[in-house]
Amino acid sequence: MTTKGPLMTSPEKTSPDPTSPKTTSSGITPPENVRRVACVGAGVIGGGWVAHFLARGYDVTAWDPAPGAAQKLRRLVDAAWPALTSLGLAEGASADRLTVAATLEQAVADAEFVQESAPEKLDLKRDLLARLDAATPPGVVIASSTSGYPMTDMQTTAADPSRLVVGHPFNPPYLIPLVEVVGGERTDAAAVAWAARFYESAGKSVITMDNEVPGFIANRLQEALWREALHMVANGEATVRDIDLSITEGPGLRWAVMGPMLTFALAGGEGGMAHMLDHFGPSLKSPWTRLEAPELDTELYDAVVTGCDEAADGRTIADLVAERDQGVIEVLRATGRLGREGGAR
Ligand SMILES: NC(=O)C1=CN([C@@H]2O[C@H](COP(=O)(O)OP(=O)(O)OC[C@H]3O[C@@H](n4cnc5c(N)ncnc54)[C@H](O)[C@@H]3O)[C@@H](O)[C@H]2O)C=CC1
Ligand SMILES: C[N+](C)(C)CC(=O)CC(=O)[O-]
Repeated sequence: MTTKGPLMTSPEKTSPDPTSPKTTSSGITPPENVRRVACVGAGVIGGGWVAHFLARGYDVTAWDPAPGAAQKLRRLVDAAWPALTSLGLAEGASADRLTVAATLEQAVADAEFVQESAPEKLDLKRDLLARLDAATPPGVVIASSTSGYPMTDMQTTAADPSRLVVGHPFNPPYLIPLVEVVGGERTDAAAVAWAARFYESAGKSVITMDNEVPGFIANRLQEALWREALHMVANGEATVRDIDLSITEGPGLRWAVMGPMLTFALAGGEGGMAHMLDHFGPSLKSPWTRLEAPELDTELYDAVVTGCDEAADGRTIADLVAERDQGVIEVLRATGRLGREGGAR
C-alpha cells in the first residue's frame, strides 16, 4: 500500500503538457499527457469530478441519462467555479471546455481516461462497465467511483476487465484530495499504476491499495465511527448535535493535521506510541465500542509502534507536537473559529 501525491490540493496547477509525446509506443497516452477525460454519471460525484478536471485544464466530455442532467451539471460546475478560481485554475482551464454528449458511446469515443460515477447498484455498475469497456478505445483506463464494491465483483461481464480499476473519491472531488485506487482480480497491475499516476498528475492525493477491502480504507474508518454514532443516537445517549460537535470541536481538528495513529502517538507524550499502547492499550477491551476489539498482541503492538516511527519520518515527538498545534491553529483560523471571544468557539 502506498500513499503518494500532495497532501492538499495544490493551488499551483499545470495543464497537461501539450509539447510532450502524446502516446507511448503501445499507443496508450502517458498519464501526465492526458488531455481528454470522460465522466459518465454526472450527479453529486460525477459532477464534482467534472468540475475538478475542468479546473485542472482538461477537456471533459460528460454523459448522464437523466432528463435535465446537462443543465444540472452546468449548475454544479458554475457553483463550484468561484471556489476553484480562488484556489487557482490550471493554465487554460475553462468551464467552456465541457461537452455534454448525447450518448455514452459519444462521451468515451475519444477519451484518454474514463471516470464512472453512476448509482451504487452492483448490477448497474456491472452492465455499465461492460458497456464502457466496449465503447472506449482499447487500453484506456476506466475507473469507477464506487464507494465500496470490490472491482472483482464489478468486472465480471466486461470483455477486457484488465483496464478496470476503482478510483474512490471524496465529496466534493474538486476540494478533497484523496482518491483510493485498487484493482480487481482480473485488473492488470499496470492499469492500477497508470491510474495512480494519472490522479497524481491531476492534483489528487493517492492511496494505492494492494488488497481489495470492501469500503477501502477511509470508508471503513468513517463507517466505524458512524456506526458508533448511530448506536448512541438510537439509545438516546447523544443527540445528533452532540455527535457532530464531538468531532468538529474535538478529534476532527487534530485529524485534519495528523491521522488517528500519529495523533494517538502524541497521547503517549515523549514515550510516543509504545507508551500510549502500554498505558491505554487495555482500554481496547472496554465496552467503549460496539465493534469487536482486535487482540493487542505483540505483532499488532510492534506494527503500530514501528508504523508510527516510519510515519514520523525523522520528526521527533516535539516536532510532531509543534506541527499538530500549528495545523490545528490554521484549521481554526480557516473555519473562522479563531480570535472570537472565549477562544475557538
Ligand atoms: N455521494 C458521495 O458522497 C459519494 C459517492 N461515491 C460514489 O459515486 C457514485 C455516484 O454517486 P452519487 O454521485 O452520490 O450519486 P447521484 O445519485 O448523485 O448521481 C448518480 C448519477 O448517475 C446517473 N445515472 C443513472 N443511471 C446511470 C447509468 N446507467 N449510467 C450512467 N449514469 C447513470 C444519474 O442520473 C445521476 O445523475 C456511486 O458509485 C457512489 O458510491 C463516492 C464517493 C462519495
Ligand atoms: C457516504 N459515502 C459512503 C458515499 C461516502 C464516501 O464514499 C466518501 C466520502 O465522500 O465521504
